[in-house]
Amino acid sequence: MQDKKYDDIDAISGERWFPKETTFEEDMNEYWGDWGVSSEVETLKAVLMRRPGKEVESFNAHAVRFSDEPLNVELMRKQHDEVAKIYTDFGVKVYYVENQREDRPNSIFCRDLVFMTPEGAILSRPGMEARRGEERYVAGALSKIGVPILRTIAGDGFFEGANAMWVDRHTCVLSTGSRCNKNGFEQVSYELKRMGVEVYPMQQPYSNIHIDGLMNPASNDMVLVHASQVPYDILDMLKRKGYKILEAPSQTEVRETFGCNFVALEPGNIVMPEGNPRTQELLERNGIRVTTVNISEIMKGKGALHCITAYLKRG
Ligand SMILES: NC(=[NH2+])NCCC[C@H](N)C(=O)O
Repeated sequence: MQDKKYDDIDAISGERWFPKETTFEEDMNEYWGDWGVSSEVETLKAVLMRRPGKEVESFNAHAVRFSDEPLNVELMRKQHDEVAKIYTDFGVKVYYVENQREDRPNSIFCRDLVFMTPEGAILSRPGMEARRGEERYVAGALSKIGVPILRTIAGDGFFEGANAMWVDRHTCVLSTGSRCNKNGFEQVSYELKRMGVEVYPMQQPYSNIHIDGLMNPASNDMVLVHASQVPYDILDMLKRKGYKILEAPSQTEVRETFGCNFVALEPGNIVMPEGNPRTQELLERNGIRVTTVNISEIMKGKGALHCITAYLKRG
């Protein structure tokens, strides 16, 4: 017997606002902007650079790993502007890191500070003490223009952007050495694997800090390499993927005048540092279009075109 009366209340309804089941990559354009890189050669659309500022006016060359030849700062700026002009003339949007620490001359080498992926930037944590902290200002520049930072290398990991080289959307070479330790490698690998990228580990030789001084694709089927310094397994993988291996003919050009350290504007069309005649001849003979630019002062920082150019959008 039930004599107690209950008011009848409508049941609480279920959820009506369901999640948007898209990926970050699919959302990029709508919420962040037209950013993303998964190639070293597809048409270059946007880059981040640091025009040499106060930080190059006085420093201890040895401590920051610069050459000890006197540096012509004004000429360095002019050369940097010439590189930027080649990019803008080609239709590339050039963004700048406007602020930087005054004790960090290497901060002009932006590639080392950011590695761009299809989902945004991995912010580096430089290996060398005299570079640590540069990345903070790069983070500011990226967030200002709306480039998502999907990871900042943390813990005891370190990694620099030129320790990574895209082969294609699903393949990347990652190198360990003095600028990328095991933990840094694992942090970057985690992000790449999550995005469906297969990572090919490479060890830097004791004499080199980054990949771009040793190996650099000039098109989707041609890669320039310093053969004695790149492991067999990496080149075997590239060959299986259809790359022709062009062996840099001159050690002097590779090591002293950065013959490998070029930037592709689009597949088969590159800008390279002036003063590498043998390398240039080899590339041209193989159908690569080569524009050269004099970056004598930038090279005194032991880096070249690829190092000063952080890609933000390709393809
Ligand atoms: N991606 C590059 N190759 N960067 C060269 C950087 C050179 C710079 N002096 C350093 O030691 O860090």
